[in-house]
Amino acid sequence: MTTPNEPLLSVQDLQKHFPVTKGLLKRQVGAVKAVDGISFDVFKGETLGVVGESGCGKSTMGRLVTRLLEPTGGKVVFEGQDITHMSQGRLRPLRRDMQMIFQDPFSSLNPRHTVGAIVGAPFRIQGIKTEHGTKKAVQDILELVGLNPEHYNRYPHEFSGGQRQRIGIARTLALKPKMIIADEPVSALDVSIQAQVVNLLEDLQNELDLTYVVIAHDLSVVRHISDRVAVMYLGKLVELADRKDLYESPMHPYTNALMSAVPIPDPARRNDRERIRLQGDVPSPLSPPPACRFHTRCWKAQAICKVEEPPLVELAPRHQVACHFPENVSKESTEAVSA
Ligand SMILES: Nc1ncnc2c1ncn2[C@@H]1O[C@H](COP(=O)(O)OP(=O)(O)OP(=O)(O)O)[C@@H](O)[C@H]1O
Repeated sequence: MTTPNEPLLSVQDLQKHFPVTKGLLKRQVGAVKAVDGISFDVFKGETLGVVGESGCGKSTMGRLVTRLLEPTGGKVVFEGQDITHMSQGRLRPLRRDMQMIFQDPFSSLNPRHTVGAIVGAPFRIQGIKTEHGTKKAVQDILELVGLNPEHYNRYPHEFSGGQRQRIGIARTLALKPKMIIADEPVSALDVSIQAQVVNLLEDLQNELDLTYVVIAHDLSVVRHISDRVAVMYLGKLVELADRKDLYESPMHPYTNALMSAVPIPDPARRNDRERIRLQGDVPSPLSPPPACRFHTRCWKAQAICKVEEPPLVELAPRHQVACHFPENVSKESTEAVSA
């Protein structure tokens, strides 16, 4: 059990290096450093958004935290228990508490199973008996996520994309989890439906006291739903702050570039922000740049950025940044940081 100030989830120096092999003997010739030493905490009842360009390691991080992937290094602590190397048997009861929602609701639902069977599966797998029977329990959950309980016997193809994502969400709720890791939960949906599913996630959070980690490349979705936001670049965490601070006063040049591409809704303020266009592609995680991984694309990079990796440090209250020359901080504190 956690006390109020203890994190529900604590990720410490987490790493995942996928081996790259060659030839018949599968000799290892390298490794994709998908996640390369990231640390963060998630507190009860909050939503942590995780953003970054495609390939920066967001999904791998989600899969490591839920132990769908084995980490190469580091630690995952959930409710005070180190689950990094816990056996599958011991993990089983904990799996109820930490569930994952995936991007594509269709491919993650078995087309040959009815909605009742899909949403009720966790009860059977975990061997749980419900008070009024599984059918009633499943119908209650369907109602909770805004689906018609009468549709218990229907198949996934009979539902729209938004409804299918609701089925995916219903399935994760069956075991009353404490934490949900949602990997791009709305990116496969029509824009008109996205807001409904985001609102549903928010309603469920309030009703069921859930804690979320929401992984998304859409910065508007993350801005809407998150309390705090973590920014990843090439397997590293470069900035972590309260939502408002991150969107209004980003300190890492990479975050600043990401934010400059987010449309400002107020037409009067539309010209307030200059769009920063990053040069070049994201380097390969097979051979990431040394020291600061962003230096090859950073307009502020100086000699130190090529030889020394900047640590993630707290430069303002609840605002951590990994950069030798952070933006929006006074000159004095920059000098202090880079000294
Ligand atoms: N099983 C795997 N084997 C080898 N490399 C992998 C594997 N899974 C992911 N990767 C690589 O790890 C890196 C990070 O991938 P990941 O899917 O975590 O990124 P992402 O930020 O979630 O991207 P996207 O938004 O496109 O899903 C990528 O270079 C990817 O190709």
